[in-house]
Amino acid sequence: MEAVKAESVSIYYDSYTAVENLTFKLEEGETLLLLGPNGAGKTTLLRTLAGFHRDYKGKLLIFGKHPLEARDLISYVPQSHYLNERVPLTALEVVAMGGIYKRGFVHFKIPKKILKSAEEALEFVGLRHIKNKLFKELSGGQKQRVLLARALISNPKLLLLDEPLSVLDPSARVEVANVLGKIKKEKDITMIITTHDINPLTEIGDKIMLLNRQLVAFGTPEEVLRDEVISRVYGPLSKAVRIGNRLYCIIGDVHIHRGERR
Ligand SMILES: Nc1ncnc2c1ncn2[C@@H]1O[C@H](COP(=O)(O)OP(=O)(O)OP(=O)(O)O)[C@@H](O)[C@H]1O
Repeated sequence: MEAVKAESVSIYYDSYTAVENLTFKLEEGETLLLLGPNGAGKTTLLRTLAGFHRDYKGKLLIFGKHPLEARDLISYVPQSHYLNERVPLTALEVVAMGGIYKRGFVHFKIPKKILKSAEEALEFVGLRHIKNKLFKELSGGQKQRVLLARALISNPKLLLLDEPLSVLDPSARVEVANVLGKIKKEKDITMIITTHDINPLTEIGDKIMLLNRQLVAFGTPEEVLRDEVISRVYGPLSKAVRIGNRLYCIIGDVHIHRGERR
């Protein structure tokens, strides 16, 4: 079954067109890596799929349903999680919140059943041992894994992840990428992951979309990670490199401005 179907979708902020005339399909169980420069419309697309942003034209279906009707099937992990870290929640409570809010009401006492599911979700991301630690005291990689556990507790069919690797150091990136790989392998979840750094994730990407307000390329890593495709967005210094049986992307978007000559 098609998990996501977009036909001629344009997304707006008032008169500004953030994404223009986008058409693509994603099959159930596939993982899509969504790549594009700053302002390309990645977050906008994710929020529209999640049903949070509604100003769009065209046809958008999530498992055959309008995004608003599909909300129970979707978990969305925003880029900067909007968790108020001044509230002293433990890792377990943060994960449990994912089970509570989905049901549309807030408990003061978390039901035992939800706490048990939260523990299982923490176990899945390898963090059961820190369940009673305060969320704000965790490392960046641990926080991101807790947020993944929170997104998993409601058993979504579509997981939308906005920059899950950003602001992490290289070892934490690998840590989080490994958990994403485990989700891909062990759970039947369709995923869309936006990222600036595609390299830790190329192994789990079935499809890659290169977006720059319009669709630049969509296909398998073999089809998209080619010099002539990525250089359309990232310039002539961009390269696709194969190491072993994996493709990596070197993005040549670093410009060193030398001082003017006198
Ligand atoms: N709430 C908003 N109101 C008006 N314009 C917006 C709003 N949010 C985003 N935009 C604009 O829409 C365009 C796409 O933004 P978006 O955040 O989707 O890009 P992105 O690819 O996720 O960028 P980044 O990689 O920097 O996160 C940008 O030009 C941005 O300024």
